[in-house]
Amino acid sequence: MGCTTITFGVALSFNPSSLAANKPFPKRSNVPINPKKKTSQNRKLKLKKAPALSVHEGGEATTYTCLPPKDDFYLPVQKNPIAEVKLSESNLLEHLKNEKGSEERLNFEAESEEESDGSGSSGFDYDRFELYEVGSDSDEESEDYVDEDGAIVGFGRGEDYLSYENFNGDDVFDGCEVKEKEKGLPAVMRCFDRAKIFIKAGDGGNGVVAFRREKFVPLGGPSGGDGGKGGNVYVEVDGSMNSLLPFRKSVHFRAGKGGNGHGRNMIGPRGEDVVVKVPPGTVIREAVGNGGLQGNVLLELLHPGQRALLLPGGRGGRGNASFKTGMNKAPKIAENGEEGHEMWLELELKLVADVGIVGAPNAGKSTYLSVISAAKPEIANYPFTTLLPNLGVVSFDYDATMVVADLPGLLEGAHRGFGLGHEFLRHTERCSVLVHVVDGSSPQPEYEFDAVRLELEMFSPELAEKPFLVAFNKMDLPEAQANWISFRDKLLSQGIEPFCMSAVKREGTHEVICAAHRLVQEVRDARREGASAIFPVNLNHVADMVQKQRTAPINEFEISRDRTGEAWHVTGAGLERFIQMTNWRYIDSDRRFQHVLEACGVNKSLIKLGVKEGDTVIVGDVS
Ligand SMILES: Nc1nc2c(ncn2[C@@H]2O[C@H](COP(=O)(O)OP(=O)(O)OP(=O)(O)O)[C@@H](O)[C@H]2O)c(=O)[nH]1
Ligand SMILES: [Mg+2]
Repeated sequence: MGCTTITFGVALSFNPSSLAANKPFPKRSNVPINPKKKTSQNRKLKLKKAPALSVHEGGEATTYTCLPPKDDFYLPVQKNPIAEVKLSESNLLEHLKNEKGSEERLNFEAESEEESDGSGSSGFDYDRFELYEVGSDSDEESEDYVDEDGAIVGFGRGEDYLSYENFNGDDVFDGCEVKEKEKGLPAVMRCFDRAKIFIKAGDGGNGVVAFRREKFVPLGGPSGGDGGKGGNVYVEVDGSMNSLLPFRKSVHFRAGKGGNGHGRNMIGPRGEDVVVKVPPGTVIREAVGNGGLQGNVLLELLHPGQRALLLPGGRGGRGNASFKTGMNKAPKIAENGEEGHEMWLELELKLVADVGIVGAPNAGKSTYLSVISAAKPEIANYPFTTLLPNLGVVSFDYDATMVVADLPGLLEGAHRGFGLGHEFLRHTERCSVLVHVVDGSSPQPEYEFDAVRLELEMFSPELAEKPFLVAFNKMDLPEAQANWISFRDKLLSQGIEPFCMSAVKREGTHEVICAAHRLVQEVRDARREGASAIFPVNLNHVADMVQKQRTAPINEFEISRDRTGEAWHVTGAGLERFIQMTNWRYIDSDRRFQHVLEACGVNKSLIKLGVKEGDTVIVGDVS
């Protein structure tokens, strides 16, 4: 008895705790949806003398004078610092059986942000200050107060609505990519190991314009605070998950927007982070459309608890206090918050198992798994009982365990789409060892063995080169006993020493799994030597890449002319970001924009290219 060891070529991870099969479906929990509060803000200009806006009668005469932009000023009070979207595990087989009522059985929890009504905490000391409120909770109508010269000196009580887009439970659709070949398969099979999701980092909050007005402090200067940073998007490995099925119902993950800045140099609150939970063994790629192409691998997450920052939130816009210079001591300018980056991702789950059980349909693979582990896979006397891989943990001693995956049956021609195809075989890519179960009672076990080996080779030569054992099953049946000698001789002639066993009678099964364990140990030892190469040190490289794109210099741009020859287009990441963050409501913004065009050489380049007076120049979305 023995086995053939060919090469060890695959890196894998061992994670028994995360892979307990057959857990019951937890009940679906309701997804809290953030109510969007929108209060109409009726900003009529009234040509009347500005009233003294003292909140407390007899308070010290302190006045804030400012011209707030319409969308500024709200005060979200954050209760939870991080909104976690927990996608808990699902029992796939049970789900498959109950496909119709599956919605009820999928568990999906989203502790998304509880939107605050921002009650009361405007941050002003009413004993000392008077003027308009920042983010008041009041529902009073908003008013601008205008002085005798027609200049707006104050902004009445008003509540700006919180336009806060966080994870939205309504954004639900079947996010699985449907390949043509897979269309005949039940949705649960298509979706358990592949998903496509959308992630968006939170936008930064806007900066504001405000001026300090306080008794005995003449010309208090600008005091508009910066906007808060947008929330980040993280991805984290959840050891209790074993499929990507929860992403079938929840596709969009959006981090919270940073709060707007406030007067008295107060910075807006930070946007809420979002954590996308994935099972161990998830590969994350950039989505590249529907051409069947695969995007670049961004991350490979193998171990429970691993966490990577995918998208950093947008920067908060600067308030007018940040624009104060020696030349301009009372700047009337503030920036918009930076928009958060967004992208579509493809997730693929590759099971993290040490041993993969392969073989033809009905060979007894599931029976064998049920004998060597506590797993209870479905067993029946017809082909394709197993539609999705089953996992089981085999324990030898207190410290020696390994994870075994029972895979769906493989038919000759699987690579052409017969049977279930062989899509699921990619789950064996991380297995160190394969156990090939052969139905000894079939008319020609040798032929069945060769056909399955050929399919493995057709799927991936690497897979065919993995160390494997052959287990000739059903030895309790006379047909198998009759076939055994010729089968063994044939394999011995190929240098393979097969095992024989009866899974039903539990005879010979222990020898097979012990031999598999020895092979797994050899692979683990070999891998330990090169362990440092397996785990990448920096998991945040996607965020670093996004950050690098954001900091593209403003003087790197291209100028092109459209076909009619009338319009000039200026494109450049740095310049476009600058325009997006420019708040055109303020007069000083125009001046700054012109100054930047001059300073970064856009004007010079346009003149060089022959721009004439009256020509249209389009920079970003500004014309
Ligand atoms: N007599 C006998 N029957 C067995 C043995 N092992 C499995 N069987 C039977 O073979 C049939 C198929 O067993 P499964 O374990 O479902 O086979 P499978 O390879 O998982 O099949 P698929 O999932 O359909 O690919 C069942 O009726 C089992 O009871 C064995 O050692 N002896
Ligand atoms: Mg089976």
